[in-house]
Amino acid sequence: MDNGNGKRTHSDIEKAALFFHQHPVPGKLEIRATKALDNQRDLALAYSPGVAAPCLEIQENPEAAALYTTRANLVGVVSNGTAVLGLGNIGPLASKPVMEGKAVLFKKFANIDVFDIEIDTPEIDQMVATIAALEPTFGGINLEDIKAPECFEVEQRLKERMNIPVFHDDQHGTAIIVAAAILNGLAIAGKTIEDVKIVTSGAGAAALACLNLLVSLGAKIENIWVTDRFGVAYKGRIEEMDRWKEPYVKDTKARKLADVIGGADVFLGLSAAGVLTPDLLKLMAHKPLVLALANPSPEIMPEVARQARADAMICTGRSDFPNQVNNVLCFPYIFRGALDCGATAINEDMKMAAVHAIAGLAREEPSEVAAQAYSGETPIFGPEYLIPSPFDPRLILRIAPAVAKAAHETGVASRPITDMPAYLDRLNRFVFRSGLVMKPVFSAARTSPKNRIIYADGEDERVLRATQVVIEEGIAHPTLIGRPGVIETRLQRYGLRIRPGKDFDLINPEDDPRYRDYVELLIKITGRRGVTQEAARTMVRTDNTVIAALALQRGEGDAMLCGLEGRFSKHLRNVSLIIGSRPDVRHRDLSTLSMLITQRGPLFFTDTYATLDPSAEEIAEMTLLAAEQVRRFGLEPKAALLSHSDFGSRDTPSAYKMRRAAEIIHEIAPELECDGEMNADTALSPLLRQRVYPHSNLKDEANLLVFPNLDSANIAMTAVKQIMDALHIGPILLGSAMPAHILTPSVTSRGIINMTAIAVVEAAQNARETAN
Ligand SMILES: NC(=O)C1=CN([C@@H]2O[C@H](COP(=O)(O)OP(=O)(O)OC[C@H]3O[C@@H](n4cnc5c(N)ncnc54)[C@H](OP(=O)(O)O)[C@@H]3O)[C@@H](O)[C@H]2O)C=CC1
Ligand SMILES: CC(=O)C(=O)O
Ligand SMILES: [Mg+2]
Repeated sequence: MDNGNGKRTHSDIEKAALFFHQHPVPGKLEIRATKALDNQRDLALAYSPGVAAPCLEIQENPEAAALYTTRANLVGVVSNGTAVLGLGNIGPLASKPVMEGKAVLFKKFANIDVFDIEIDTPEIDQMVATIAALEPTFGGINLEDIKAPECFEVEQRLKERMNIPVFHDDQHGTAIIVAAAILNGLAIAGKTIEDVKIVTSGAGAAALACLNLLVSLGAKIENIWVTDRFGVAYKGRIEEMDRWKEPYVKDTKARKLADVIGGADVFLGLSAAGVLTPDLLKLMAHKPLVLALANPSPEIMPEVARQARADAMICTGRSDFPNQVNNVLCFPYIFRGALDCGATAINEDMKMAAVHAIAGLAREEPSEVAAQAYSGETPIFGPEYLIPSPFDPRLILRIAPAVAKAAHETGVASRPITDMPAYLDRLNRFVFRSGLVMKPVFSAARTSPKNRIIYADGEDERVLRATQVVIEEGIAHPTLIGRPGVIETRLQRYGLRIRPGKDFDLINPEDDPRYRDYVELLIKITGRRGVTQEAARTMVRTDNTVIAALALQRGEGDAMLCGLEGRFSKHLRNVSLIIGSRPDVRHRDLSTLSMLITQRGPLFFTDTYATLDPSAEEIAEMTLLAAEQVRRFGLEPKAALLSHSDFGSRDTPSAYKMRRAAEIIHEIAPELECDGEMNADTALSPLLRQRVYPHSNLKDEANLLVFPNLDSANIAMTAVKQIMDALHIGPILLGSAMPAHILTPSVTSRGIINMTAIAVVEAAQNARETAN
């Protein structure tokens, strides 16, 4: 944003994005070695002389590159920066954050490695020569944000020259997802593609590729009207015409969008903000399908469109509205399928397979997997759910195999997939590991009917920043405990827009009309547990965790978070005293669960913060409570009771304790995949376990690690977190009567947001379970 003096000022989201890109290290990517280079021998294998062996194998047989190098899983995301998002020709260097972003999406959603390549030339010949020369490096090329019409020729010439897939994402990724949305939208409207009138705003890379694909799906050219900044593409027009627009040119007197939109069934906007006015929308046919896909601001905002036409089905490119039509739904998965079968191209059949896989996924009967993916809020195919959400973990499971199959059937798969069930199994394992575990929690939080969260540390900067995000993202309705003057000053200092009363509620610990009620409730709860009236008054006056817990008990919120300052044990004492444990929890001491999101996927640790030296019975109970919590993330718990002893290798008291805990669990919850006692490496390696104890009822890698005492749990969790640079989510308090979580002084604002989502989802789940 320019402030008029030639200097850029930044909005909150821009500031956050700049910080995000700068810290903890600049950029969004790094390269990691997949082989250890620990000693002389490793060095001899990885480099000279050993490396000569794979070199010579590849020289003899180029296909062997897929066995000995990363090539088969490496995509080049290539741009010259001439049409970056909706930002225009900002140049190759400035496009680098976008290309790094695409790389991260490839990795996150499909485990594909990417080198981003920014080339400093607008020239077609130079682009083609440079990219073609990179063929030995890559298994595929994803062209990105290259301006039309140059992009058409660059892609065409590269496809002819290269023997690996070349795919212009802005054209074909967009076309595939648009086609899926249109097929589904028309099915709901009871229309057929052969009969519908389609009008575009935009005649660039994305719009023309969409039209070409729609035509191959049956749309009639005579029913398609193309418009851009110069209006209708009509016969005789001279401005901005090229041979790629030519097929859609009409011999007509119509000149403007307004002249052609009447009676249109589909509006396809791939142009700029605000082009489709409510008046124009009113002219469209019944049940119109509006794809307003310009980013970041669509051709018409959904609420405006809905006001003008209640019967309209509306899609945008954005994640904050239903029906997000964005090419991220396609490119990671189409490349996954193509790379896995060694495809030499991405052809029309493979694209069509992707269209039908995406369209079909939205129409699938609600399944258990879908329920898990959307945390109980299974979406039902309809006007608000024409296509899957980008975070639907089933996308990779449907698109990649369909694409690989089409590649095989059309003869472009150099390594066809012969064992499809085994391939699906591999993709499934990736989904489990991919760390998408928090996404469904956030989706569920947005629709949680129990979303009032109380923050005990309402004056803390991290809480204030989290509060703004939580409100903006519709995750929860916060109540902050803190002095109004201090909160107001800090909100202004940090440049946060939210205000008490308007956006969130306040409890003033120094002067709140509810003070007496809180004291009375505390006396009622603790009267028989040695808390005098004077002590109760002091507690309410001096301890915000006490106030938060009392407010929660009084129904002034659905969940609470505390613990940003002071000792965990003190907060735990107060939460235990006031909130207490669930009626079905036998042991008085509450326990905790920490989740680490690592490169290998989510890993749970218990008890990391609460109970110093739990008994075998307590360990059994915390394991069951932790398993229940793991299931709430949509994951099947696989619990390992850890020890220095490996299936009876030692007979020490702590080994015996864990063995006994395993026996108790087997008795009361035989269905739970759980075993012990065992070493941590045995827990995490099925191969190792097979050697030590082949009869274990724990299959695969354990995802829930249960420790014999607080020392081992906390040390292991913090060590793994630091060594693996993992994200800590938690601690999640287990077994409390109401959702109350005690965070740690090192928690970040992002950590508070994560725990907020977990707490409000838990509140809704508790309410559902109570109602049943
Ligand atoms: N949701 C998604 O997944 C995707 C969305 N997009 C969005 O689509 C838009 C176009 O992208 P792309 O095709 O790659 O870019 P191009 O530069 O290739 O094409 C842009 C097209 O939009 C037209 N246009 C621009 N402004 C207006 C206007 N005010 N009224 C009518 N037409 C206009 C241009 O016309 P002219 O040639 O006359 O200037 C041109 O035809 C961008 O906003 C982009 O963010 C793109 C890809 C994917
Ligand atoms: C989504 C995308 O690729 C674009 O807007 O360019
Ligand atoms: Mg793009």
